[in-house]
Amino acid sequence: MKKILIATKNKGKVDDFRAIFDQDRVEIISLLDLDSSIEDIEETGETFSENAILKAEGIAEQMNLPVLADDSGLSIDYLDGRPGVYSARYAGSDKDDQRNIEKVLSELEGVPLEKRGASFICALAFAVPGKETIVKYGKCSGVIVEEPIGENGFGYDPIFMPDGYNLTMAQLSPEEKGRISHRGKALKEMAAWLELEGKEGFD
Ligand SMILES: O=c1[nH]c(=O)c2ncn([C@@H]3O[C@H](COP(=O)(O)OP(=O)(O)OP(=O)(O)O)[C@@H](O)[C@H]3O)c2[nH]1
Ligand SMILES: [Mg+2]
Repeated sequence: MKKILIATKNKGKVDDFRAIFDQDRVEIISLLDLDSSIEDIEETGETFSENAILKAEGIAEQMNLPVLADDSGLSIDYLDGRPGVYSARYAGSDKDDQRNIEKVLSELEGVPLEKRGASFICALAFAVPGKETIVKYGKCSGVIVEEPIGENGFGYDPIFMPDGYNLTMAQLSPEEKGRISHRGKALKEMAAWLELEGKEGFD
């Protein structure tokens, strides 16, 4: 079985990736499965792609293995694109999903639905030691609802309703989220590129 290392410590992302890949063919491992001697990579970039490259190359170099890294976030129209690259730590350095949601909802209080447009964005970087890193993107557009609904997913999923749905992302099954999400789309692009280039792919 193929193994893919994802340079993340976010369990929600790992579960998303597991739902997207065929689990009989690909084993997903993440930094949560490795020992803690791996140095944390600081996300000092100003864009999703800069941070995704930093994480993928930083871990690929330390491990001497091909690595995928995802840098992602929520861009809200009414907030001029915030929280953006700061999505994980929007309400403080402890990366508390609940507090992040509360902060967004309070900033959007009284804002009507037609002005609550938002998109999840994902930059996915694939780094192979000694080779040029590849980056692919995915976007999923929708609206921010007024109250959190649903138990699945992570982050802002309970307040994000994707276009064409009457359910929040947290009410979708992991497989359905994988089909429409920013992460699922970026991964599909990456898989197609690797196939096209005849590279050793991951599915
Ligand atoms: O509701 C959500 N559904 C998603 O599908 C999703 N994807 C990203 N996000 C938000 O954006 C941050 C990423 O920041 P991020 O890329 O730096 O990752 P992270 O710091 O959580 O983990 P790591 O991968 O860096 O270890 C996350 O924490 C979330 O707040 C999402 N929220
Ligand atoms: Mg991060």
